[in-house]
Amino acid sequence: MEKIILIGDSGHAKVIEDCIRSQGDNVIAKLDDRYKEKFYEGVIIKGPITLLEDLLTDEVKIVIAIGSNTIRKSIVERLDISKEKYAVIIHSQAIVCSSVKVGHGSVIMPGVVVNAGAIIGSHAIFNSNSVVEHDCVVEDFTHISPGAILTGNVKVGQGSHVGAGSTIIPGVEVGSWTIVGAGSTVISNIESNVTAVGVPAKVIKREGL
Ligand SMILES: CC(=O)SCCNC(=O)CCNC(=O)[C@H](O)C(C)(C)COP(=O)(O)OP(=O)(O)OC[C@H]1O[C@@H](n2cnc3c(N)ncnc32)[C@H](O)[C@@H]1OP(=O)(O)O
Repeated sequence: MEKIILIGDSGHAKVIEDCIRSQGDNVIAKLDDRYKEKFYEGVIIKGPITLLEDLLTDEVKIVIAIGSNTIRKSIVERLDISKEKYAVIIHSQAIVCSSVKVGHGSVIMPGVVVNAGAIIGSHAIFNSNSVVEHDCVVEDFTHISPGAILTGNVKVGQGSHVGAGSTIIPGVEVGSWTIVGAGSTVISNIESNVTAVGVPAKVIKREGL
């Protein structure tokens, strides 16, 4: 049984805690800078992120349980901890093909399917019931929202957010730090640092995440 510290204590952290329990592991602390001092909620330690210095023993691992891709990245940079200290979380009711590589710190939620040959980066979120088909590449700090479908050979670049219920057709590439709006259908490549929405998806903003 692994002991895990979550950085972040929001709704997203609650879902990750449930994924961790489903793996038979335990959350021992939830650290968040909105807390000014250490306290206990049941057996779970809560407090500011600086508590990590005392809590990070050899047998403990961490997950950044924060939905914002940019904030997740900035916390990983701020903590500057070796990548092996980040746990990989896969809900017991997710289906992840045995050939799939999942990067450290990534979280795969209930109902997700990740198919053969997919490559999953670090600190990525695969939200409930999303589908990542064969040979997709999903880079670090991405968020594939609930019900989104990446069909075969899709690439999603670092930091991009694919909105709930959207679909990306085979072979299409989404750049880095781009947002695909909820319910969109992406039928051609989308550049980096933009927001694209609609069916078919069109760029509506150029600053991205
Ligand atoms: C467990 C969880 O909850 S995980 C969270 C998952 N979250 C999501 O899936 C949210 C995805 N976010 C969205 O879809 C958002 O609407 C965004 C990011 C695409 C756009 O948000 P904003 O930048 O605030 O854009 P804004 O709301 O100002 O809309 C700009 C225009 O785009 C349109 N638009 C916004 N989102 C969409 C969309 N998903 N599909 C179609 N059109 C859209 C708006 O109607 C508006 O059009 P108008 O200029 O003609 O009035």
